Amino acid sequence: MHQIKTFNAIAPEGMQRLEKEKYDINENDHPEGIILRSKKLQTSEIADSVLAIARAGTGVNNIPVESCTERGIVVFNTPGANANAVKELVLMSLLMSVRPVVSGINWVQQLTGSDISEQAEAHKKQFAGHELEGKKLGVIGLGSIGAMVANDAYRLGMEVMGYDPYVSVDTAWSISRRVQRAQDISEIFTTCDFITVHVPLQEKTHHLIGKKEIAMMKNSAHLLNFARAEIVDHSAVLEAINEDELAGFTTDFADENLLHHDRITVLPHLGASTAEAETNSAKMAVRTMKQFIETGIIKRSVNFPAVEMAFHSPYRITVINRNVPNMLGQISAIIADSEINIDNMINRGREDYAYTLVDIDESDEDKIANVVEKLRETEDIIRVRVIKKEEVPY
Ligand SMILES: NC(=O)c1ccc[n+]([C@@H]2O[C@H](COP(=O)([O-])OP(=O)(O)OC[C@H]3O[C@@H](n4cnc5c(N)ncnc54)[C@H](O)[C@@H]3O)[C@@H](O)[C@H]2O)c1
Ligand SMILES: O=C(O)CC[C@@H](O)C(=O)O
Repeated sequence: MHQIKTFNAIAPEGMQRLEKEKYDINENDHPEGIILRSKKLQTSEIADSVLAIARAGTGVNNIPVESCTERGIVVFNTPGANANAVKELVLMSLLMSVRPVVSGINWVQQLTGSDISEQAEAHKKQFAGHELEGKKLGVIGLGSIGAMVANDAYRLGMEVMGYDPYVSVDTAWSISRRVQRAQDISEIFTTCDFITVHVPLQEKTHHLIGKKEIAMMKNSAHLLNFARAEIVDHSAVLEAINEDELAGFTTDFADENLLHHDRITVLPHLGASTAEAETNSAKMAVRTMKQFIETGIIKRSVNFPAVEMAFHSPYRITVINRNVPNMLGQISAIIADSEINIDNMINRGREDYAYTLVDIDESDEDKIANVVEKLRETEDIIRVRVIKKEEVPY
């Protein structure tokens, strides 16, 4: 039986793909795979049994990716699976930033008497707002979410400018040619009425928007953050709003310092909280994890290369090693010296690490165990696994 541990609520539509006959869920603390959402793994011990961690979501800043890589633990995420949910919440927040609908809804609820309709008509002007059409939106980060926000904001009649120096070719193709490209991030800060940020939290994006950047913005600008709390310096935002140097801030990340301010909207990390996004993310995370456990295939990993090979032999050996010269030579020599025939082999490197799948025409488990022992003793080899071909191949 394969052991899987989960943290947070992972949608059942995904979890039910792990067949009861093959998978135990949360049965012990020595899992092969961990599937999680926002649980912070930095403060938990990750057992040596763990081969892979799948984030049902995009951001992997809650996983110690670097130490996982060093230990040969493959980390997966589910790119794009929840992007539409976040996009819709961003569009709703943009609309809410110009139309005081929540205040209007709350106000009408407390009306009394038989002339509510007349009272509403008489006093509605206090809830008048503005329109998004014709205003300029700046989108920082044109990945799965940013690209969708940019395209749909354009369809709402906004002028849109995007900034992403690392945009992928696929995403670039999906962005309307009417979305202007900023050459420098300061073009966004100085010219936009609304600015929304959709970049991953990394060392270089920590406080990407701070005092200096806010000072460049129009006093009438509204800033939105649905990426990660740490990307925006909250104390700089508060100061600017209190000094009327920024009109408003919407964030998906709760912070006690931001509460009870009429120009700040704080949401409880709801970006990906739709049934559809949770299902999509769980299904993708489970599919990737299951495929890795059962075949060694890596797809959508954030720390190891994508490696795929049809599995037709009785056994497959998988090797994670440091990406140094002659590793492939050593791996094949050890297997050949044990008089095992290699059916098929694939190797891919990614930065300092590499991953190899070797399909062998051998079923003698003692012989295979002997090879695995030799591989494990080899310098620069981090992890070796043997997988027996199951009935239903991918
Ligand atoms: N609020 C939520 O519930 C929620 C849900 C999903 C994702 N997120 C957050 O949003 C982030 C983006 O999600 P995504 O699915 O669009 O990811 P993505 O990987 O598809 O896109 C991220 C984009 O940011 C760009 N980028 C990286 N550094 C940049 C920089 N310094 N300046 C400009 N662009 C930069 C990348 O090139 C990429 O195109 C995630 O990393 C996650 O932290 C939040
Ligand atoms: O799991 C969630 O609810 C949030 C996920 C989101 O922050 C992400 O990075 O994909």
